[in-house]
Amino acid sequence: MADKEDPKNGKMGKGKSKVVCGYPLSIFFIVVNEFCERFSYYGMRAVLVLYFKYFLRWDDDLATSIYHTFVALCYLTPILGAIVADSWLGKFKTIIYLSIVYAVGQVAMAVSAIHDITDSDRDGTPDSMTFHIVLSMVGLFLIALGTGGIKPCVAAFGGDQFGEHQDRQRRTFFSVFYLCINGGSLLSTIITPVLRAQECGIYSKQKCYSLAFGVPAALMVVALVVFIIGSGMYYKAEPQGNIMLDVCKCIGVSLAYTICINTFYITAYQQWLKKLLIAQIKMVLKVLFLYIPLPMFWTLFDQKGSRWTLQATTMDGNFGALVIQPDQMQTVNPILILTLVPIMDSLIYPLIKKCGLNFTPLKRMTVGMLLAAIAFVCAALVQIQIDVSTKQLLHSSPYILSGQGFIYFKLTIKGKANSDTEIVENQAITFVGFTDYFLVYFRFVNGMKTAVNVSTAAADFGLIEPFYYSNYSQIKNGKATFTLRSGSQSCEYSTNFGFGSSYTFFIHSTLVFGSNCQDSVTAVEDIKPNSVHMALQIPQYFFITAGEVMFSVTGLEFSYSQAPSNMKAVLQAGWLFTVAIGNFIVLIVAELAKIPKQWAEYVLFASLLVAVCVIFSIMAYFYTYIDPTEIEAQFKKKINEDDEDDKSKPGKAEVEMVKRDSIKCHDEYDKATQTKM
Ligand SMILES: CC(C)C[C@H](NC(=O)[C@@H](N)CC(C)C)C(=O)O
Repeated sequence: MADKEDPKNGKMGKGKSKVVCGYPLSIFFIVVNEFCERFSYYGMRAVLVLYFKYFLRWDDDLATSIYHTFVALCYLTPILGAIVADSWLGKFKTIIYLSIVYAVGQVAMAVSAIHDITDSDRDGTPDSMTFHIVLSMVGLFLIALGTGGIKPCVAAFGGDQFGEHQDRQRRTFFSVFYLCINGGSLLSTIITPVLRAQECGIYSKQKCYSLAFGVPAALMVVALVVFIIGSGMYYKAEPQGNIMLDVCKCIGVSLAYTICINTFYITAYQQWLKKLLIAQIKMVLKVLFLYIPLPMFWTLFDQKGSRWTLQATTMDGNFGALVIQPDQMQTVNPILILTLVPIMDSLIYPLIKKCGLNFTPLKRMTVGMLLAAIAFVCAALVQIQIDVSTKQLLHSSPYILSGQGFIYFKLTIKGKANSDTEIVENQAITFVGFTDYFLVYFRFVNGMKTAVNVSTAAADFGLIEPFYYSNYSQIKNGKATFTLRSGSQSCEYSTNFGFGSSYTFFIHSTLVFGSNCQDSVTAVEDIKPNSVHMALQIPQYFFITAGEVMFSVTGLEFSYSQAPSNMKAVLQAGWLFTVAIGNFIVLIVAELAKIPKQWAEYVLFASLLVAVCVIFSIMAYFYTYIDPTEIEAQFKKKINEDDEDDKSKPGKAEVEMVKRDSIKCHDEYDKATQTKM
């Protein structure tokens, strides 16, 4: 289809779309669709593990494995969607059909989370867990198929809306596209956990997972409707046959031609068709070859959600009025994307250009990788800080004296609460794994001759016999007021618990009930509160996000611009495939390289990425940027010329016959050579 003319920009957007400020109006529907779709995807993902754990009652290991398998599947299915789009249905229809599959999947998830469906005895818990498990697994499979399937198509379809001479506008489109991804995901990761925390139900009230999945489902329906509304304005490139089959045929026929070169007459027309397909395959293979080192970037990038979140659990999340949960730190990434993308596009890149530097896409991606490596060096430095603060504790407080002269405790403390903590000697307590960031541990030692009961407004911790101690109990961090009671007499003791801390409280023998008992209790820190502040993670988030902007936004556009017209979605899928491989590498490295020191693991990952980055920059040096549209136009011109000129111009049937005969010849050749052997 011919591009529309625009008075300002020469050739303008394709399709029937109006042009607003130099951009085809159709892309508005595409970016809104992306915003809603990403809201749907990330919103559902934000509560998924909790749904597994608390609704389906799976253990942590099973919940984590199924979660990662689902995420990996979401980045594998793009290949499927791309092949269907480029070879068969076209991008538009593929997006529509797979969005329906996606929305059905989301609805299935929402329904699977309604506990009342199988709660026949109305006690608040589902009676047939199998129903909920099967429905949610079917839902997740459909979602993975939908989200992955449409992902390469939507980006490439957006790119298709721009005319040949709209490189600048197309680049801006990919930046806006990325902003929408992050805007949608940011909003949903804030909203869906709030929805989940609500209580809902018909017969009994439970945590509202159905609402937390239902809203993303509704957003997916909105995404679909918005996309359909734009239908009349889009430029819809026709699918160009089964590309994969064409590639195989091309190789087969080429061989046959080579073998039977003297037997058959090949028209110039056919030659050019074949050469065009070969050129297109070469374009794709060159880019795919360049992608080989890229998964390493994603290996580091995706550790935000795992290693970095665990690191945050050993840090202090008190931001004054705001207390940040470790997993909430991840929202720093989309927030920074929303600020950095406009800054890069309107300030940094133009400034670099003004300085006369040619900051090509591959150079940007190389710098992006280096920034990600720097982020991991920052993470290592923060880790060293955390380790030092923990070590100080180990050396400074192995002994605890009651201060009142009769109770002596010897404690050996390893690690921090919420991670791997062990307190040996007088009584052993082991906290293994991340429990709840907000919970801290405490116990009381009773130095009085009478039994004392300890309670708070929310819980009763029981009676402690004279000269004895209680077991460790958990309490929310922050201020706590304990009531100490003996018979009808009581007094109150208040204290403050820092994140990740653990305390032993000694009740003095001199305590007098009825008066203020604040001075008659001594608090001893078994485990110091997390002293390294979570704000120290901001530099690492800054560098990884700056790296992402340079690497991922550029890579997205690069994958589109370097792909031949019939394989745009295929190359987008290739790009997303690097994300899937990156995720697998995280799993493998975490399993294989059991490095005892976390900071050393961060340094290892940073070094690996630098090494990969050097290889990538060498590969990039030898890469020649192409303009697929121009190359294809040249071929098509030749095809048309020869089609006109060739006196013995073959009809379609004739071409097919030549191909068939050539293959037959090839088979004959095979048979002949086999007989000889
Ligand atoms: C290819 C994807 C990894 C890119 C993109 N992700 C992001 O933009 C992240 N910054 C989002 C954040 C919420 C993790 C996506 O398409 O999801």
